[in-house]
Amino acid sequence: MNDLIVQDIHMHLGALHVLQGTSFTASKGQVVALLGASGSGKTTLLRTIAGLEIPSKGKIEISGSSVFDSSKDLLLPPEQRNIGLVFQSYALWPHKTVAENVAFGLSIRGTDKSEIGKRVKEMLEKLGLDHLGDRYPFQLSGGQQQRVAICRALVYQPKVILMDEPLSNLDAKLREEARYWIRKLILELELCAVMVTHDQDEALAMADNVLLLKGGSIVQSGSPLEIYSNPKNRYTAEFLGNNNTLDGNLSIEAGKPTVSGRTWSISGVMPEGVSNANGKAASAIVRVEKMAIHDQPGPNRIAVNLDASIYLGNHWEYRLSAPGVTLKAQGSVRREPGSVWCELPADDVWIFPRAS
Ligand SMILES: Nc1ncnc2c1ncn2[C@@H]1O[C@H](COP(=O)(O)OP(=O)(O)OP(=O)(O)O)[C@@H](O)[C@H]1O
Repeated sequence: MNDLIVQDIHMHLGALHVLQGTSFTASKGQVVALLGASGSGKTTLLRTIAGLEIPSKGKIEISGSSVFDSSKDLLLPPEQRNIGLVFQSYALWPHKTVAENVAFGLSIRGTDKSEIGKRVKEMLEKLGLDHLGDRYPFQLSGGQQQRVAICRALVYQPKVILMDEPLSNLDAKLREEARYWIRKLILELELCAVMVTHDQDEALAMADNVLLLKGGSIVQSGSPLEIYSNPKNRYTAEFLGNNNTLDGNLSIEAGKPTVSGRTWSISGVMPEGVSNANGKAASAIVRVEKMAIHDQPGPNRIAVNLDASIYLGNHWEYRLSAPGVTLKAQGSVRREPGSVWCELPADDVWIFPRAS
């Protein structure tokens, strides 16, 4: 069963059509990441699921119950939606202790005092916070505050947890750890989680399903591997990863698409559903890590000048150029400047019509 069904959600803010018919489903033990550039509608979509924004059209079902249905004028408030919410700022009450922060939502729902004590203790223990119950938020590190915010969202035992940029206030090291333990916790508790992020590494590391949004629409969704390795459109190809783009003109011979510039020709694949005609402007896009540097010419190689090798700690980045072309590649050794050939493996080169 799907714990969350979001169907054809439209949202207008003034003249702006912020969500343009967004649909997806999620089930327990699954993390869905809403990924996209600033202003793509991620937070608005999350807030409509939480009941903090009212869509103009669509349906939302949480744990088998309808919480919003524009065709029936049905709209349940956030507290009746059986969801846990984690905000970017954590939004902890500064004048309440950790235990009181976690207990607050249960007490306003009229839960029995002894039951509150039991649930708060259990939750704090689960997240390794039991020794901090009497502290105030200002006496906690950022990572501890984040755990308290998650504890507070989970203490109601919701089936669905919604998180808005939950890691953005942590430093890089803590963020990496948090990606791992939050995902583990979600799977252990068999929750269904929806998370907003603009950080693609975070989305790829944490999610089972990534929804890439652009202008209030989902441009592609899929597993991290699928969306990274098999983009179906130019936007997805360019949004994810670190890429080289070569602009030229398309020729298709024996079904093999090739993009050519003044001094180079590169064959690749046109993703399913993409079409472009012979002679039209096209771009070849390839992930930087797929490029290889050679000392001789060969198939799908371009003669370039290696202008510089830049040391980046765990690898070297090579800056390459040819007339009208600049490229990047990576390797494990420093290379001297000079003439080289860079190979763009044909299976890893995606060909799309050139952006106008
Ligand atoms: N209260 C509002 N009134 C008018 N427009 C709004 C309002 N809130 C958001 N918007 C607009 O809606 C669009 C989507 O905003 P939203 O915050 O959902 O994007 P986002 O993808 O979460 O961006 P970010 O990553 O910057 O938080 C943006 O164009 C934004 O300017």
